[in-house]
Amino acid sequence: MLTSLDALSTKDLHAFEACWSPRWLLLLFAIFCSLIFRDFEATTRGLNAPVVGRWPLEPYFLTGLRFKSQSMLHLRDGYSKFKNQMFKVIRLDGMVLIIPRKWVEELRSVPEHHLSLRHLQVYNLYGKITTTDILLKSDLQARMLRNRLTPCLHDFVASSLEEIEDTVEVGEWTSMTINHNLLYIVAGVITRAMSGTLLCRQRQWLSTCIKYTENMFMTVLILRLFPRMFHRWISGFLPSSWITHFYLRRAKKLLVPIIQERIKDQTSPIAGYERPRDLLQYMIEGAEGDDRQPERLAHLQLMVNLAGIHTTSMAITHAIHDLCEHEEYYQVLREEIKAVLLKDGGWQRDTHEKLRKMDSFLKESQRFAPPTLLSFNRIALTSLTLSSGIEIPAGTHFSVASRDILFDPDVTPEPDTFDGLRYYRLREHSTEGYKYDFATVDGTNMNFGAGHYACPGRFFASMELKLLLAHLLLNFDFRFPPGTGRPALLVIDEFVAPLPWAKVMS
Ligand code: HEM
Repeated sequence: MLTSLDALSTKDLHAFEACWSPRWLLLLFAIFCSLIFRDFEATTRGLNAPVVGRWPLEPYFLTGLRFKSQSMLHLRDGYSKFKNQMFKVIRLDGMVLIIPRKWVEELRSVPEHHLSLRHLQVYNLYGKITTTDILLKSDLQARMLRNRLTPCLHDFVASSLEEIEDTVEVGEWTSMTINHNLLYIVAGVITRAMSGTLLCRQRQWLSTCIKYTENMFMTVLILRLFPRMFHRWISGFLPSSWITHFYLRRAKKLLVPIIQERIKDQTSPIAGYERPRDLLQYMIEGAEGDDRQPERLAHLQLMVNLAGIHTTSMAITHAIHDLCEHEEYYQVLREEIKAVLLKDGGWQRDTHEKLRKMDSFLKESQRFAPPTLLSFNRIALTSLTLSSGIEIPAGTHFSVASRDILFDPDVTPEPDTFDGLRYYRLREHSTEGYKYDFATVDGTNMNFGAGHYACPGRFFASMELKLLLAHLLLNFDFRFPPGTGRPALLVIDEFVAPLPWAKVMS
């Protein structure tokens, strides 16, 4: 016994020594040095703007580290002091320039080769490591979503409703982590419209889409802690990075045979062939050049799910939390649903558009809990000169403080009060009522972005959220478990999410 213990401790000692060999120590020292001496200003160089959130003499990397959990405070501080001019916040991976909202009008139509969302996404998401660099190779999925699926959105109402009715289990009063449950329901509804009926009830496909996104974001959040030059090396040790690649491979394995089958059906149709109606089909029909490769199409489909599933399931979770907190809206929304359904004789193709109070409630809920504190995220690919004479050098990363704008009393009266019918009343009293719709983006509400990149899935999201919330409200009563209240928001850097473990009773 003694011998084996001795042997074990000798082995451990060797392992320990190996860990602390000069090679490893040197590497740790290199990482530490590059953290401290990292060029934080590279992303906003040449722009003279105040830096917010930094304590006197504080090293940039410490401010960046604090931004991880205090981003809301840093941005609020910056916006309250400098809302009409630019300022900088320090994120651990570099500075971000926050531009005033008055610039958006001028910048929103600047062409893609000058101002790019996708280049910034790939840079921010470490595209080469997390496999999101596909976004630079093609925008087929966004174009088809915008130009083919959205114009015939009404065709997707019946199938989305069927998906919701079949998958939402009407049960008894139980306590559940609502976000997790809704994630799979939302993933099913989105999959049905994006890639068809073969996959929407396949648990393996749904978990592939969900886990790909979660592991991808986990990898990004971890890598942001380290300087870029070490990313490739560090990612080799990150389980979340291996898992991201695993789920991409699995997505291709599941989707490529379906794509091949569809291409075959399309090129040599047999009698009675009925063309599927979903985004995948539109992509197959609209693809040119390399985009026609089944593997490429599968990867791009995964990018749509990456953009759509978590954003939508978080929105519905927040809405339910808000309902639990402001119970008076149960009756308001239920009465509206029942009245609209009675008038239309059940769900018709455009019934969801008549749920104006619900639309307003969702928009107010999103104002309090958007998916990100920063929107209109762009990188200047060339140097730009604004009409005011201000020059934005090539390479600048900028965003707008979209949540703070919506908490500005000049934009939203009594901004700290949750008023679920705020946008409903504005809509009723305006000749341009559509400006207050959930899916409308403008110079003050940029939760879906702005300009020609504004979320192409927002009209689908709005429809899906209303169908799902109406179904839930007609079948469930949600409450927070006794002794608990609305869970705090989980904010890491600019990302906002409901607490994954928050429970509600239904
Ligand atoms: C509440 C739910 C959603 C929110 C809050 C949201 C938000 C956003 C935002 C902020 C952007 C960036 C726009 C910009 O910076 O100008 C975006 C882009 C995008 N969204 Fe959404 N989104 C939602 C749902 C969806 C859904 C359901 C889909 C797909 C069915 C989708 C597909 C996309 C795509 C493909 C892009 C990239 C656009 C491009 O590259 O041109 N989104 N979304």
